[in-house]
Amino acid sequence: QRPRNFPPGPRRFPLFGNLLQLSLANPMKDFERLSKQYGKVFSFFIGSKPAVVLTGVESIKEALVNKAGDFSGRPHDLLISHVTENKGVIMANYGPSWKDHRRFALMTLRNFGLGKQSMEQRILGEVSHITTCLEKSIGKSMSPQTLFHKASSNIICSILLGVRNDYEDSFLESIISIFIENAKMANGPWAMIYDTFPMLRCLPLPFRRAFRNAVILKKMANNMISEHKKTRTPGEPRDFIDCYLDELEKRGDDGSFHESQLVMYILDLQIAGTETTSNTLLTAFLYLATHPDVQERCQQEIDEVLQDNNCPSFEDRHKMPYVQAVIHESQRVGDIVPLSVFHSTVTDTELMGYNIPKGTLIIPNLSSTLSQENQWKFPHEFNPSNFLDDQGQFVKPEAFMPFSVGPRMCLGEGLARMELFLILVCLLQRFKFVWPEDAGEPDYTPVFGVTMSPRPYKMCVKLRKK
Ligand code: HEM
Repeated sequence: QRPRNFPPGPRRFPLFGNLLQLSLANPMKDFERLSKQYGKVFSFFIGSKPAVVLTGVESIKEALVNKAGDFSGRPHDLLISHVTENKGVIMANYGPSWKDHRRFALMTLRNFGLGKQSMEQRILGEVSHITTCLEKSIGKSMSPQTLFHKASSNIICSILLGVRNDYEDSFLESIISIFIENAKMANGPWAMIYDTFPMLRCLPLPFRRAFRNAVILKKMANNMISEHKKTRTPGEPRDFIDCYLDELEKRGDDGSFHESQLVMYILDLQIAGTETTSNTLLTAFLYLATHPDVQERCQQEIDEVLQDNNCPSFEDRHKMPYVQAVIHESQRVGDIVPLSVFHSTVTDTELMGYNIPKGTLIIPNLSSTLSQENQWKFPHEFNPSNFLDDQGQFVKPEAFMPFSVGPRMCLGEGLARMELFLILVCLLQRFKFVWPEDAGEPDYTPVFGVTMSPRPYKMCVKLRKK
């Protein structure tokens, strides 16, 4: 039985809930079908657990912004909550410890915006490595996938841990493959099975890999923390870990800051900051290589603003409305985090006339807003005009919410924006990217996961300028 006045949805079957009515590999089409049948706010069951899916701008804003206090919790009984132990920040309960940690991260990331080791400098430093790597591929076709993953990982690592790894480093490769595996597993078929059948959880099924991966990552983070403790000078932080250790000393043992929190915090930021940005870049370059007119217009704007081949700064974005539109359009069609991170209700509440009890799993379908028909000029095609007004100025429609909305919205939006802009501008300034003649028709359908990724592809690299 659904609770009284609960959002409608398909009939629930014993034991399985609605599991057999959904595609476990990619439920997005099913969610679209169910929202057409039952409305913008509908429910389904994962085993005996009710879940509510929010579709479209109106219901997502109503829950995550207007009723943020009720809808900003995180679920406790899912694979991802168990793997992260609800520590760190992404899966942390909506309470004082989460608030303290979130504020600390935002402040620390903002402080890195200043000084000579600023975020901008760190990103531009990494761009020079990407450029060197691409120069080796001039005249050839190459797969940008691992390159962008490694670059994004290095940027976040340099902020968190003060280190970067060579692109040839096998350690970097293995860490990234763990991130990818856990991100794909977190809302894939095995996670659904784990979440639906608690009695299967102790069996040696593939979802155990997510826990084994977490152990490897935690060991790595612990080693980094020990290393920092040996080499740090209190009060003179070099990176995020040093900042946290300073804060820990200042607060003592009685606060919410703790070394075990730091371990998961490092992993949270690394995982959240790697695949998201790199998959957005992959989407952008897939469309740029297959839309030469769009690429040329970006290059024209970049050349006009950065005369004499100067290095861009993040401030230059205000003078590049078309490039901004292309980046945002890539985020829109890339739909990188389609179902956000799941929320849960922290109290009995009400949404659009329905009752929703405390502890209900809430799935904000961000994907639905990014192609919502009454919100976009061209909802179903790649077209930068979606972000340009009649005067060619950059505008951001309300339905653009790839970072989600409300108090739990992405904490790394500022960093991601800076990375996307600086990397894209520097690469388009120097190189031309061409879809290889023998590559056939491009396949734009992404691979589903917590983060969506474009299918692996190759592009030809040509030099524009010395
Ligand atoms: C294009 C890149 C990115 C996209 C599309 C993206 C998207 C998202 C989304 C949809 C959420 C869930 C928000 C919610 O629960 O309502 C989220 C949360 C989060 N993101 Fe990002 N993200 C990106 C880059 C980053 C980066 C670079 C970092 C690292 C600094 C980061 C750190 C986080 C954290 C820590 C959270 C959890 C926030 C909380 O629970 O309070 N993200 N992100």
